[in-house]
Amino acid sequence: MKLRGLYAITDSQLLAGRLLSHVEAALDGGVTLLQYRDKSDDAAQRLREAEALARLCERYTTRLIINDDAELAARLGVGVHLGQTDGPLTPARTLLGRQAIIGSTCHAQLELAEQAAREGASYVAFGRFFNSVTKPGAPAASVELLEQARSRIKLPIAVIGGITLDNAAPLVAHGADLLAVIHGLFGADCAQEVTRRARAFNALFESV
Ligand SMILES: Cc1ncc(COP(=O)(O)OP(=O)(O)O)c(N)n1
Ligand SMILES: Cc1nc(C(=O)O)sc1CCOP(=O)(O)O
Ligand SMILES: [Mg+2]
Repeated sequence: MKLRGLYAITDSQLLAGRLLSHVEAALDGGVTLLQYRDKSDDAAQRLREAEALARLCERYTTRLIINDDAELAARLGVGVHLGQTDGPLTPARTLLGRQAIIGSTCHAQLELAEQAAREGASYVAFGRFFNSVTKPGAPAASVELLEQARSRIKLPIAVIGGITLDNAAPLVAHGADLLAVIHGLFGADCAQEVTRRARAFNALFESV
């Protein structure tokens, strides 16, 4: 499967009370990967929501990724995204199997991406490219870094951090495969607008 297009990421505060309706609206517009990102310690809620999203993704044949939690991903038979402090990639690959999608946060460091590739990552993620209301303190990455990564890294490249329809095009033009977006997608007022934005993010890949 080609990893290219919109990578929608959920946010529990932003989507409180409308997680499934807004995710379904995004899936209607087209989503390559969906990440369930819940930073709470409520394990029961995480399991319940992740199961519901897994069912939804199956209907739309979209691949689901669980943020931070390889055990939960294994339980559901889906992929995982691991940051630099979320545990090592190699055991996650052993746990989830060869077919699973495993992503790795590489901030703005090519060396981290090269290491992730050696350890079996399916894609690498760089960011943050713009100011992010969701994660304001994340280290900054640049388009120059993205260009270097494109020439050195063979894996699909995800970009993240403050991405909106107004600023995403140059990232695609400089080699991003996946636009990872929270607020710029799910910050919409209504489900119809989420669908419109999802379609518009995907359209950015058509002209490249
Ligand atoms: C696609 C993608 N890229 C980066 C991240 C950030 O992961 P991490 O650094 O572990 O931070 P948290 O998301 O866990 O707060 C991501 N989740 N997804
Ligand atoms: C979860 C996350 N990780 C980042 C990184 O740079 O690693 S930026 C970020 C937040 C992404 O949300 P939004 O699209 O609302 O800015
Ligand atoms: Mg993490």
